[in-house]
Amino acid sequence: MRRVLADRKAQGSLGKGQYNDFIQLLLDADVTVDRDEKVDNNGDDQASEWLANTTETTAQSDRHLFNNTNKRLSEREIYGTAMTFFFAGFSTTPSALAFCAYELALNPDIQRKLYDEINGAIDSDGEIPYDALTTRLPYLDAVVTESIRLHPSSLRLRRNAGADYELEGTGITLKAGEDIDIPVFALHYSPDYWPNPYKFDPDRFMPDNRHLNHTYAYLPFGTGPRGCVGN
Ligand code: HEM
Repeated sequence: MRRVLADRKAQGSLGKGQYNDFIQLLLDADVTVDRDEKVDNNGDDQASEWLANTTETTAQSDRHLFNNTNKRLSEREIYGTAMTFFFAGFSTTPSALAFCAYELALNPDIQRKLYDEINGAIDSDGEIPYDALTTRLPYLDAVVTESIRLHPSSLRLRRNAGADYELEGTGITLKAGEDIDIPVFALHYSPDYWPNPYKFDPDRFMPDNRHLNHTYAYLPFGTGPRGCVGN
């Protein structure tokens, strides 16, 4: 990963190799000399030493560490972020694509419809422009979205209550420190939210139908501030 970043950085300084991807965004972020440049050879920086000794809660520590408005990404943070994204996307994305291919193999009519849509999005130069993914390929989006409903990579999500919290109208109070499991798989297959839930039916996610779906009955990427960055 360090070599990839160094190569990409070198390409950038030569004025070539500008990519439309996340590594480019990270590299384009200003690099400043900050606490990360003071890392000693054991890999202990000031922040991790401070974190190890603090008695603050996680939320307080986050505020303490990240409330610096002048904060920019150092090289070490770019490396850490790139590694996080690499591992977070490493098994999830290939498995989503494999299940999508599997569903298309089982549903040749849907496969044909998708094939026709993709062919129609090809420009005269034989390319599909990047922005066509969001503007010209609604069925592709629906196929992938529906496939991830049937095959979510995370079967459940977990949150930990930071404070007592009453769930309005339910008579249930979550106690501080309690774990809350959110059953993604069960929600995705619930007939309460999805008519004929076992059917692979991309039409559920076509623009005209999306409003019929319950927002929190579809959680393959989680939700909220800690939801998936790759969503
Ligand atoms: C189909 C592909 C993917 C699926 C199904 C998926 C799913 C998820 C899920 C379920 C979570 C937990 C969210 C929550 O607890 O609310 C998550 C977190 C995360 N994902 Fe993904 N992910 C995918 C691809 C990616 C990719 C490509 C990246 C990197 C660019 C990525 C980066 C992350 C990160 C950084 C987190 C942690 C967010 C946080 O804790 O603040 N994911 N992902």
